Amino acid sequence: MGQLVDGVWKDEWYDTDSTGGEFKRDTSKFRNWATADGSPGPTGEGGFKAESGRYHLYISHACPWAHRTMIFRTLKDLRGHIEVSVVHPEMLKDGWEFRTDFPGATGDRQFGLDYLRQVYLKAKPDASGRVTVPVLWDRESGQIVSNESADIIRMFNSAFDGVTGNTDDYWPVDLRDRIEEVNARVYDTVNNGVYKAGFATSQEAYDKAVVPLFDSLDWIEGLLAQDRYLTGDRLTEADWRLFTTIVRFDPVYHTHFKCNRRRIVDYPNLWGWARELYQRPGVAETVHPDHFMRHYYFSHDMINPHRIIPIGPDEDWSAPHGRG
Ligand SMILES: N[C@@H](CCC(=O)N[C@@H](CS)C(=O)NCC(=O)O)C(=O)O
Repeated sequence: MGQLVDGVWKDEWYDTDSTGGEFKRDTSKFRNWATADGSPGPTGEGGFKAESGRYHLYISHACPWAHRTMIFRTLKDLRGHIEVSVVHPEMLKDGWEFRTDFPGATGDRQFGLDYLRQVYLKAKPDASGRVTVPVLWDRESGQIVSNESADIIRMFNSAFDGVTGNTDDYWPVDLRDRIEEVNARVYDTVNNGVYKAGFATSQEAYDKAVVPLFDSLDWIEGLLAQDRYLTGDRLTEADWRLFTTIVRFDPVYHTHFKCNRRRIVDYPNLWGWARELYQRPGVAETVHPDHFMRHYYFSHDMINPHRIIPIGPDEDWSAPHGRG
């Protein structure tokens, strides 16, 4: 695992020495938007018109951020319009690789490259920073549109509606303020919170992450006792952004990242909500426990030096959810 520095790959783990053992996530560097007419989005350059077959998505089935984009690709009927390449679940000294010796790892379907970093370098030969998934690639201009999942799901939510005819809306105008409020807490303490707990290299940094994480799960359990979804009676992006962390929680984060005060199955409302989302059409096919078990337990040998992949909990995601 490493990063690019002025176009050169350096094999180095996250630097937590300079931050008292705390994991600090980098901000994403490519922030353009695909839009219905190609006009610029909220950030970056314009010129990325939503068109069938024009864009290619690089993802890992292990990664919760990339998983969001795969869910939106399914929900918004984009499967026939945006092709996907899936990296190998092991992320080792070369970062994400396009090896195909794992079921579901497709290789690079566009260029036949060996490493994801080569895709970044194609877009920007002097790129610096972490080489992360997801990446939305524009085949027409040969550029990376975006490597920020939060933006990509909003593009998928509406930009391609004219292409697909699917106008389902997971970011409705009247709920946006509430969605942002929920997202902010969920991102900091849950989505990123599990990483902050798991990658901490001091007791203080771990404590500082794990306590707010479980406070937030209690808060969410309360919200879901009142309402069917996080922001009321409509399913929104706030739910999907939380879901990809929750589906990895018991098998991975509870053990590997030491988030073990409770399991998701111990929260009746949260567990029912999670099963409902899992059982929505097409969603289960986006969930790949073999990839996430292999990725986390095998790649992070500083956390799990013998790389033993645990058996994982026996949980029935297809049981009736009772949320109707
Ligand atoms: N803010 C980014 C974060 C993406 C991210 O951190 N992806 C992880 C995989 S779960 C990654 O590719 N990490 C590689 C690295 O940090 O070197 C997003 O949401 O799109």
